[in-house]
Amino acid sequence: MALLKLAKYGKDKVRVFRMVRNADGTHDVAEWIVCALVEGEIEKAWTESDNSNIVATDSIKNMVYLFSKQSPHCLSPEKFALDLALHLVSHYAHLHKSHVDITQLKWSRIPVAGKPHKHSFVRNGDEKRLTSVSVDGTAGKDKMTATVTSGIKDLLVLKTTESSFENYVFDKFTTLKPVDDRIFSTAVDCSYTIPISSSSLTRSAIANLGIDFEAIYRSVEKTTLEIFATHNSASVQATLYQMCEKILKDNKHVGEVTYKLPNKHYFAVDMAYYGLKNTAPKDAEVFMPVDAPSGLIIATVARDASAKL
Ligand SMILES: O=c1[nH]c(=O)c2[nH]c(=O)[nH]c2[nH]1
Repeated sequence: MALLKLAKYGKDKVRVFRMVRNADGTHDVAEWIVCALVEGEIEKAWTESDNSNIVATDSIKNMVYLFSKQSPHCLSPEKFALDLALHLVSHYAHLHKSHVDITQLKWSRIPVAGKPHKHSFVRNGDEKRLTSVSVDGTAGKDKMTATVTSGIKDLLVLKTTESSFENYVFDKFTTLKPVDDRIFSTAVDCSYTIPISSSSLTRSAIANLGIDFEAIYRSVEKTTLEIFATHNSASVQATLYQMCEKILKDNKHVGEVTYKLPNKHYFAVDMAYYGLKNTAPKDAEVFMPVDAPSGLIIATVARDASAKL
């Protein structure tokens, strides 16, 4: 006998661009890629070819655009995702869980004569702001709970010194030479959880959660960049941990932080064949960036509940 263990569906890659005309003549913009999925009493569509409980993915796509037009949270990925996710579970009696993921593309105001322009923007980086919201109404529509995980992806950084890698395991498999000075480059993938304590969340409560998601994102981005730039790194591992510690210290609403940092290697090109010195750290000026393989360093750091203040 077969058992349907998991069933969820929805619309992925819904592209939406929202502009807001402010009273002072400035415009705000947000460009998002949205994925909205639902779970619930939907099994018979899979097992019995019965679509009678299926809200069409086309309708879900329509909801994304309608919410973008009407939600008071149309510029906040976390609040918008909460709004849509709570709507999906509260509006349909037979849907009990929803998942809304948003990828926000980077549009920044163009500086003109040193001032950010009112309505002109530039895509100045691959960096994406992410949020992933899940709503669970399994215990009842009046007892909906939510989880929020946000983050940064594809933030490319590089430093040309104050990075080393020494004193690691030397055995018969080792060919790597220790270096006290090297290039360090990574594409930051960071995610952080923001626990929502309410055990009965409603759409109207979103405005009063008392969590400044925008400020948390800016703090995480700033810490990532500043620690990367200033930490005299003994390893990717050590720098990653410093970032997590500071994020948890500065943001009381963040429960835990995960970084996935590829170590994007830049190898000094050997020019000895031409009588040029380019391999010792002090001589290295020309490097070969290597796409693959890369190191990959991952950690999740949470608050230590047992730690004394
Ligand atoms: O920062 C680093 N961590 C490692 O674990 C590692 N391994 C390696 O070959 N180079 C590096 N660099």
